[in-house]
Amino acid sequence: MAKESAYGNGVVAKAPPSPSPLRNSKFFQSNMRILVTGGAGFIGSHLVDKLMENEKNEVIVADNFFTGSKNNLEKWIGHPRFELIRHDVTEPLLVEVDQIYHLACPASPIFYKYNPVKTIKTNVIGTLNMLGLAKRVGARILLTSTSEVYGDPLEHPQKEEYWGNVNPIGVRSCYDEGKRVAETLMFDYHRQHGIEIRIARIFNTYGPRMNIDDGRVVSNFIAQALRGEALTVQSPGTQTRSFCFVSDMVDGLIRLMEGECTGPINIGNPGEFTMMELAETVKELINQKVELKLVENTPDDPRQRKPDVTKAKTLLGWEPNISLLHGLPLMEEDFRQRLGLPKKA
Ligand SMILES: NC(=O)c1ccc[n+]([C@@H]2O[C@H](COP(=O)([O-])OP(=O)(O)OC[C@H]3O[C@@H](n4cnc5c(N)ncnc54)[C@H](O)[C@@H]3O)[C@@H](O)[C@H]2O)c1
Ligand SMILES: O=c1ccn([C@@H]2O[C@H](COP(=O)(O)OP(=O)(O)O[C@H]3OC[C@@H](O)[C@H](O)[C@H]3O)[C@@H](O)[C@H]2O)c(=O)[nH]1
Repeated sequence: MAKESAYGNGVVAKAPPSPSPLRNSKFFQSNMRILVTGGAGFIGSHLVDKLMENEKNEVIVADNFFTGSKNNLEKWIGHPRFELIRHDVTEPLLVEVDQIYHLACPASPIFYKYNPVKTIKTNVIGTLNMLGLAKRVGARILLTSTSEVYGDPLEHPQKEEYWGNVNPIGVRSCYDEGKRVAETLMFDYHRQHGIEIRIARIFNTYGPRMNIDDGRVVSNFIAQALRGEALTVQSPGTQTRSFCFVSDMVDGLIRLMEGECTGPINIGNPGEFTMMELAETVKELINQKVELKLVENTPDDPRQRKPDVTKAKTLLGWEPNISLLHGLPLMEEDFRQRLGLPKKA
């Protein structure tokens, strides 16, 4: 039976496919078997921690460990409700699950540009494979899309209705166009096959467990300040980003999955900073002796970015709680530990 899409745009979508017998039996036990692709990465491993807190959840992580690590999931390895599979999402995966959080994709520009053809395959073929799986088993699937779908935005702050300003042939396209195709595939499977979809557009997220040499700005500045190196501000330094602490992000993703809103929906912290301001803040908090060094930027770097989170507030009852000034020291503590430095006095 056709039904109105939760997107509220008048689109008529097919009803979801019948749940598998497994899903029926799971329903009566109120249990959920949840697949997290990219679950060994930064956001994915925090999401797994939160999902595992609920004793009714079983969690399966599929990850190829390109930017993720088993260490991030150390405490769950061997747990009876947890499984870790080395798997590349560009290959089909046969598992029986009720929900799929599809995160697998390198997120730091340095890593997603390293092998751009692989990045676009991960976004396109990987998302097709996960949608195929969702269709086969009747699972609900959530895609972690990105604020990069807005490209170098000409509207500010960015609302979900904005279609973006993206260079289709630039060095960032493997990622931002890849995610745009992934969103298209999600909606086509929703309309054509009735798959239950959720799309989160994530804005810059930071927190403990980011790779120390990840290359993204917050981890770079914290590592540089702790090592007593100059903070590398890419020119002109007036470009802005809005930074969300990882626990707020995980809360938003779970609310989106559990709620009725298809999305796409922005999840991010609207607190906006120039990169120069971020560097000054990190210097002030961590090491006042370090210098700020202006270095060359990379092509197509978005000049401004700030989420409009009205939809997340009204449709998910979500808003971020942790400001940058509270989140940075939590990340500093984690980096000190991993770099073998003493705790802050
Ligand atoms: N952190 C952010 O600021 C941010 C912003 C917007 C969107 N996102 C999205 O959120 C998701 C997670 O980002 P993150 O910051 O945790 O990144 P991350 O690089 O730490 O994690 C990505 C994970 O995906 C895995 N992976 C990559 N390619 C894979 C493949 N082909 N098959 C299986 N696993 C694969 C990696 O090994 C890693 O564990 C990504 O989809 C990213 O695009 C993140
Ligand atoms: O050492 C650095 C690194 C980066 N930067 C600047 O900091 C800003 C943010 O850069 P990052 O590499 O952290 O991240 P970006 O905002 O470019 O991309 C990010 O946004 C959306 C997500 O989907 C991606 O996962 C994420 O990497 C850029 O303007 C960049 O030029 C510096 O000034 N110094």
